[in-house]
Amino acid sequence: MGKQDIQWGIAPIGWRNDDIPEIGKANTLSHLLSDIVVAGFEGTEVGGFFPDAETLKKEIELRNLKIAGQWFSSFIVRDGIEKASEAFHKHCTYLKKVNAAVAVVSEQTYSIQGLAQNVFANKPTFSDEEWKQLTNGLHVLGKIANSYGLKLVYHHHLGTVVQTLEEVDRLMENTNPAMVHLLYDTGHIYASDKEYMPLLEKHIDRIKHVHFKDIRDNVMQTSKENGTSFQSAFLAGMFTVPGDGGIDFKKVFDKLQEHNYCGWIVVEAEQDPEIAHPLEYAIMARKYIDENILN
Ligand SMILES: O=C1C[C@@H](O)[C@H](O)[C@@H](O)C1=O
Ligand SMILES: [Co+2]
Repeated sequence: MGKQDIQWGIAPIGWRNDDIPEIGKANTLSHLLSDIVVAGFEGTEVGGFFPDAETLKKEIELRNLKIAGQWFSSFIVRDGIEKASEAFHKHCTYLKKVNAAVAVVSEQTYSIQGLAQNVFANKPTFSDEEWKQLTNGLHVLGKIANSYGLKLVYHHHLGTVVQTLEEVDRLMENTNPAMVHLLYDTGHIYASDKEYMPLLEKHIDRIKHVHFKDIRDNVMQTSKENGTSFQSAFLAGMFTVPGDGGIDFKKVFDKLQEHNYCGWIVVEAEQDPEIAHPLEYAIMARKYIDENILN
């Protein structure tokens, strides 16, 4: 398989942030989708502010864009798999209507990503019993995703119970590859473990969706020293688009290519749109991809 088997998208998060809906709320869906076309991307992921499936389908078809997937916060341990499954059926129904490829899942029980807590020092953990609940529950959600023609891709994330490579190892060891796949987010694993290649190399067989998120090392260092929350860290500019930070995306891409990765690579860099102009950064990302990764 070649570079043509990869679709390049950019997430809405640079324009409007689901974790802090106030941020960028003046940016409409039309504005976002037209910017994505101008920047030269093929698609995006569903944002929390997106409309019903029929309206979205019309807007993306008018612009010849595609939908890669959407984030789903699961609370399997807090609420039980029955409640999580009910919500996930709704999620997958919507994604099927817009012809998405993946359902992004992140277990949010005990998560501190949305709290004013030091995200680098206070990450939550699960007991052995809770790990069992999580992995059993993900098999149920994975079967649901499969029944809609979607892949469940698990998002390791700062401030959650699956953040570090060690925790991703445990998740992968205890889940069935036919039901639970992995989303590889370069920025999250780099901010967590100070390295991003081991996770890619170790679990590349399970990786079916990719977020290209760069890190400004100086801001990450300051955020760690100050013990800031996840939201304060990204508002301070810890995340940025590929080519603007410290991650070697050519090395990442070459590994994916070597392994015949086939699927979406979505640029995703939550920043304050008042500080980091979303279209300017989208164009910067596209230019970096074309000139440094694809040529
Ligand atoms: O994929 C993601 C979705 C966002 O809501 C999340 O907070 C962000 O960090 C991310 O990587
Ligand atoms: Co991500």
